[in-house]
Amino acid sequence: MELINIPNSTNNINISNNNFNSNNNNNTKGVQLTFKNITYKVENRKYKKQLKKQTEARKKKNDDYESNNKPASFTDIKVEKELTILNNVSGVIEKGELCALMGPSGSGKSTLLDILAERKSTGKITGKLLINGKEVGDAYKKFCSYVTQEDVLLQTATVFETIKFYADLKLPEMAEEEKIKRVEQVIEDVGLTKRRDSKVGGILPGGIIMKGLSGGEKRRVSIGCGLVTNPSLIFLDEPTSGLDSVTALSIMKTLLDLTKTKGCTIIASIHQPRGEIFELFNKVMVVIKGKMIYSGNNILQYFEQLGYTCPNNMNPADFCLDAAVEIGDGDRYDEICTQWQKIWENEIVNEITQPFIAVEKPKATPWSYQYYILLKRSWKDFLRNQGNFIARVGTAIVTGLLFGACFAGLKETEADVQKIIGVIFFLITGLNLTPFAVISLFLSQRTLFNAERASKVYHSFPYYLAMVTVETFVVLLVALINATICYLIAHLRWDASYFFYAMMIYFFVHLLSDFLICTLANLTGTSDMTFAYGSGFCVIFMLFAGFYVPVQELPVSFGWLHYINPLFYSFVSLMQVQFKDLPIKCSQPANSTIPCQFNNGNQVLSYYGIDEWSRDESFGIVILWAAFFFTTSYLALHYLNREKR
Ligand SMILES: Nc1ncnc2c1ncn2[C@@H]1O[C@H](COP(=O)(O)OP(=O)(O)OP(=O)(O)O)[C@@H](O)[C@H]1O
Repeated sequence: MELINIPNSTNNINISNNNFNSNNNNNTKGVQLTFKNITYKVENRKYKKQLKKQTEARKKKNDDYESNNKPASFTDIKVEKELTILNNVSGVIEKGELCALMGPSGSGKSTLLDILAERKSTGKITGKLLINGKEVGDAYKKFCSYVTQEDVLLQTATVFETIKFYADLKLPEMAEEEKIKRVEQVIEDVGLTKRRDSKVGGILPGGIIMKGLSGGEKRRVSIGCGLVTNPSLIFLDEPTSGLDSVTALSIMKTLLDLTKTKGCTIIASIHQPRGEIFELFNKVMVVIKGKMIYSGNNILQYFEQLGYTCPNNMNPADFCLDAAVEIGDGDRYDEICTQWQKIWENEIVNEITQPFIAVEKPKATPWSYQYYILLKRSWKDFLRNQGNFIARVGTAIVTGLLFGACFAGLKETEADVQKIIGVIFFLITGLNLTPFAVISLFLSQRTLFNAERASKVYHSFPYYLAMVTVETFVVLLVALINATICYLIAHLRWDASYFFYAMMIYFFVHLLSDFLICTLANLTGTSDMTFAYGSGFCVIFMLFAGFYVPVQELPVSFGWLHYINPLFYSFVSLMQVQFKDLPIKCSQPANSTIPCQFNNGNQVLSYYGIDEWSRDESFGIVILWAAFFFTTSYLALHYLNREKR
């Protein structure tokens, strides 16, 4: 087939509706993006399975041949260790262009967009990304901003706070006044001036619904977050998905305005836009099965030359998608891909329309500053979403009062020894179980964290520290309220040194349980599994804590479990605090012949087989367990359940 002469993509940008010529844009901010020979390969996880299937099919073919003397119907499938998701994809997008990335589902649009935005952390990527014709290394990030398909935003933050959060973390060196000005400007640019102080809203963790922004407004906030750094290149993954057609058109017009007024270069993957939206684009790129088959401003003409004519009155976007599907499924796919590759190599590849600009490597925001900003946000979020906090504190008060009522006015007598031990054990059990109330909170925070980490807004460690700081404060309050009420009414060992020591232990019991649940939530990523594993752990912890069965009576085969049980060490240290060297009044009448079971607290400790354990060492082990779960929780947050792309 003869080569089709494609109008030079940079010289003839002539859009019917808006008469916009990207090269006439006076703004100096935008850049030209060229991507050359981008190939993306991932490991084929089904390789072994596919290979086995192929071997079996081959064997069957041979067997059939030998037994029937005729070949079985068998097509040899190509099994490869690596899957090629994008294959030698190239293109150029001019300064100030609004470019649509189109293609059938699964063609590789999102993958290409992720690679162009340098967001891919898995697989092997080869090829070049050039800004105004030159590779700029790490400075590339300074040009880019990426807006995800889903709006993952903090529900309790206002529009201003959400965008300011990005400004704080991405522009650490900018003066506060200037930052505020920038944020206000962005809010105006995305058309949210009237909603500046409205909360984002949505379903809060735990199910409470907070009134807030509409779907379109949330999309505008997400775009605003991407605009705050004044990026030259903006990538949007399906910016109109999930929106009604009027809102979608209005969002796209806002984006077009950004190309005109700020000279931004915008690339948006788009599925099936309505006609008016399609006409807003200055350029269309079509990817089919991981290969580029067209890039330019006159796709209908190109398809016509290929033999696909758009019928009158048909939405051109629908037509393009239908044609793309047909090409992908048809026999001419390879020929059309090769043809486009030749056009690219012969006519487009070396066009550099913008002068080279030297850009410094972006400066990293210090972790201490990230922690400060994240703590500020977490604290505000906590204050605005107090449902969970009130429920936890309320439960602590009620259970404290009920424990107190059941065990009120205990005395240091032989008759009350069992009840005192009961109070201690049930307090630690209650504090061990309370963190189950936080599962949905942890999981919801995780979703936001994943999205923000993918945007490289902050490092996971300052984020984790900020989250843990707020959580530790709540844990401290809950533990102290619960245990203090109970101690007040039940009259456990009350001298200041014993009381505060006991409170510290209760605090750490609660803290380590909280970190355990956080670890499980971060490990599993689902509430059901966190609940299932968490309850399993808690039951085992209780059983082997030394209360129901004294440690010396535990079965030999499982008895060792108490050595790795944080609740056992908590129980031991609290029992030591309560009973060590405590005189106990005998409950038998003076003339009774029945001997007193306990004359002092040490005999109680001995009965439970924990008299040899030291209070401080046991408490030290409780602290170590808290530190252990603190670490596992962070490692699971950092390494597991990442965004899947
Ligand atoms: N890491 C990966 N491992 C295996 N397959 C992958 C990986 N990343 C992408 N793919 C596959 O590559 C193809 C392209 O995916 P991509 O999400 O880029 O398509 P898309 O054009 O954006 O699709 P859609 O319009 O449905 O979102 C899909 O078949 C997808 O399953």
